[in-house]
Amino acid sequence: MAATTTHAPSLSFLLSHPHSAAPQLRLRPSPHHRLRCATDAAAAPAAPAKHRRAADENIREEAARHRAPSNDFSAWYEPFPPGPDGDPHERYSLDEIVYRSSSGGLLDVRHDMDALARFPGSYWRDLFDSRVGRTTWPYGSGVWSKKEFVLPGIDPDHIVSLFEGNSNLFWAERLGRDHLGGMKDLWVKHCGISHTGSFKDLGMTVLVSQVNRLRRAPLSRPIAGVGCASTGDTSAALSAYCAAAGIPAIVFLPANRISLEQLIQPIANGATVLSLDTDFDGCMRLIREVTAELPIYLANSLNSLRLEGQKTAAIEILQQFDWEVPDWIIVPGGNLGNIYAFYKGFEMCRVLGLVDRLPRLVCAQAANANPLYRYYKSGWTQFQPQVAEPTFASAIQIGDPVSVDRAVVALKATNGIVAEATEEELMNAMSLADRTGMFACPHTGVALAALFKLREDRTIGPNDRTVVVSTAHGLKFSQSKIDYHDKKIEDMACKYANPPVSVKADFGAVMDVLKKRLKGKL
Ligand SMILES: Cc1ncc(COP(=O)(O)O)c(C=O)c1O
Ligand SMILES: N[C@@H](CCOP(=O)(O)O)C(=O)O
Repeated sequence: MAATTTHAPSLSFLLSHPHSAAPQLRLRPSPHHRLRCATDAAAAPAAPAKHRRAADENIREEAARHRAPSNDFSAWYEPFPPGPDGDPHERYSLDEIVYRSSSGGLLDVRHDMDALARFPGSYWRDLFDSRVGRTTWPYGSGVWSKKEFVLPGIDPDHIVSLFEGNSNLFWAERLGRDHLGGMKDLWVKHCGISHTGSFKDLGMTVLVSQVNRLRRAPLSRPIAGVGCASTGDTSAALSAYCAAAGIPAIVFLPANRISLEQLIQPIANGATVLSLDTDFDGCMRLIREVTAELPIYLANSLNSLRLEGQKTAAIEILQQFDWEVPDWIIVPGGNLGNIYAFYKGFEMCRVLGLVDRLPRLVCAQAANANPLYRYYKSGWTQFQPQVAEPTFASAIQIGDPVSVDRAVVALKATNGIVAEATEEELMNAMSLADRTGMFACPHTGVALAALFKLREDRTIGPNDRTVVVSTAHGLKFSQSKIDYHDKKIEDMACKYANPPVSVKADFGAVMDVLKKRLKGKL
């Protein structure tokens, strides 16, 4: 693939955007420009118009009928991290199939921040707020409600969306109050309460939409299918979105290392499922080789398109807090794309004046798969990939994370922290959260265990507004909970186990058990 080399001094990386220091100096858009954008946005920032669709029209057709002239916003790939200012930039259209820079490094999707900055932060806040909870195609999706910040150039008709995003921000009142030293402002962003049960839906809608665009006229690229290596969640999301679009999906899974619930998802969605006798890192190496050889598009987060969708979870959190910035965001990390996606979402909002600061990020890893934690502890001097050990947080059993460099940028820019959790700590944290009304997955347990530690050493204060990112639905990991509550885990006390009580079906026997259980409360 030939690289397009351009000089793009005004298209600098969003970190160094010229407007970032002085949002008050931004130009207000002309009324004409505003009208064009609001129309393209399908819903005006003020009161969205109420109307009925014609009976023979679906929402996609309705969106096509309302299509506005194309806007000025654009995005492309550039190497990550960007070179020093003034250096010639390598740059690729999003319509090219390219995952690595010419030097073999990562790529990143860059937006024309100058074009976006022609509108004040208040414009974007109002526009995004006006789209929440509606069924307008495609803006009813939590991802596509931020289309201008995600894939501005894609035709809505090419979008493959299952109305993902808009996930619950849960106030963890009892967990914070009773178990975390009276925390008042503890929240859990339930990214796992979603179509396929994990945050991967947010990125996959973007990636599969772009593939759909590439495959259809006029581009008509001969892409035979979309493939990924997975610890279970990426493959589930890929399979669902491909099935919705009628595109073949191919998934490489490490045999016996993912949950049954995760395994059945791509099978049910009709994907080609290869169960391989290796770990995730081995599957990742293979899918990269295969996608270099066959016309199969790579869907892992090495492909930076995914992160454009995932970053909307950060924007959504800001939106849910009425555009007030929380103090802390805690994210479990594996392949490390998501921690960068969160940073990117927050940073884009800061640079464009939607908010005025960044939260501090915490990346939480399982002690059995902790290459980033070790790197952090070395003062960022030495990154050492490892062979990750099995962990109940099986989706983050990753020893050679593809996005380690992205994670370092995110953490350094936010005065971030990396924490780790042992198996016992993560299972206890998950189970205690469950006792307060959640049904967390073990990965969320890793993030919660990090929170416990950071509260204990007072890094996080009782009044700090803190958001723990729940990355998957607990129902996808029921076996780990069964083992915990059965107290079947070797060398683990399973402190919060709550096994069922077997009782004879007899009134007296039942009463005896209840009296014992409710002693002092009856
Ligand atoms: C449930 C779950 N949580 C957390 C992660 C970590 O995300 P990332 O790989 O982007 O660090 C993954 C995947 O790796 C996951 O599937
Ligand atoms: N947890 C992931 C691991 C790989 O994910 P990716 O986001 O880097 O593609 C999974 O579910 O497969």
